[in-house]
Amino acid sequence: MKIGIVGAGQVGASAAYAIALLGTVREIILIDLDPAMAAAQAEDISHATPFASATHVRKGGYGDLASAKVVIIAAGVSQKPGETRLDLLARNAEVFRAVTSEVLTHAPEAILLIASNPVDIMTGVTQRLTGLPAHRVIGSGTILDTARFRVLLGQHLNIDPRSVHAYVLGEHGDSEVLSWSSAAVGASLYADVALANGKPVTNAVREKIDDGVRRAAYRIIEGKGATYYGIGAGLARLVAAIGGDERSVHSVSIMTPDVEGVKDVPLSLPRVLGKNGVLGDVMPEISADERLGLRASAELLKDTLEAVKV
Ligand SMILES: NC(=O)C1=CN([C@@H]2O[C@H](COP(=O)(O)OP(=O)(O)OC[C@H]3O[C@@H](n4cnc5c(N)ncnc54)[C@H](O)[C@@H]3O)[C@@H](O)[C@H]2O)C=CC1
Ligand SMILES: CC(=O)C(=O)O
Repeated sequence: MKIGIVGAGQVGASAAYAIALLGTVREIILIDLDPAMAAAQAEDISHATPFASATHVRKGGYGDLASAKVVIIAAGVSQKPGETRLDLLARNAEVFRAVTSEVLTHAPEAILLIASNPVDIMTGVTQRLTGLPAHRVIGSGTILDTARFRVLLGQHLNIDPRSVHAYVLGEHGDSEVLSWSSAAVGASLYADVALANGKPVTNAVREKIDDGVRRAAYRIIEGKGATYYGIGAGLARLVAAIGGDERSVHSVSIMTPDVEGVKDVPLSLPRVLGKNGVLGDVMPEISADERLGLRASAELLKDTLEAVKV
């Protein structure tokens, strides 16, 4: 399988590195406005492959995307002084208009994986710009927040985070909803296992973990300027799920017809991923408070998307 990555900065390159190490694809094409950057990233990552896989990584142009099954878009535009978030969104939308048109000209069947922030809005904008069916325009959404939640829940009980089944729903951002009520370890409710192990989920535990998830990006960006390893690995996981037609469940963002009464909104719910993209949702039973939080998150995203002119 061939895939493309548009935007070979820290996120795009980390995704390429993780995908190359997993060895789930045959070829990765890196595209960037700065071709020297794309070439350097491809050369560097290709030197890791003899230790792990036969994946071929190279710099390319849009013409090289022919027959690509998945294209990740991680191209980023920075805010200029005095610019509002919505101004930035409008500029990003214009970048995405050009990028998606090029991608679909050369790889009309590709599934688009959006990573650029604000990822839910960029997912909605991409779907609007391309007119593709929602199941083929997939934002990384809360995969990273869900991973952060599982790491901290696992640490609290000293359990492998891969055996913790818990999801962050809604926005990839401040209004996200950590679903404590549906969190599980193996097939048991997390709260029950925690109580039985003498580590109950007290308000203090809940607040600490909530902060650890919700504020992670702010802390990491303050410490090192950007986050990229977590999302890089997450994008590699999504590519493997699509490429392998896995039908595995991931909290990704797509335009969703109805979420708690809010219509046509891009946000994350646990969804089944396979070779055609999103195949369906597996919405957990969540508490009344979590439902209210999800509705508020959906309303915020809906209002923001409606304000973007494309
Ligand atoms: N979804 C998630 O969970 C996460 C998303 N992000 C987002 O990913 C995006 C990228 O972040 P970084 O890689 O750290 O930024 P970066 O600045 O390192 O890389 C962005 C790259 O995009 C390229 N670019 C800009 N306009 C382009 C265009 N029209 N065509 C092709 N390439 C273009 C730039 O030349 C640059 O190399 C940001 O929006 C960031 O907020 C970052 C971390 C997590
Ligand atoms: C930057 C970002 O979106 C994150 O690390 O969650």
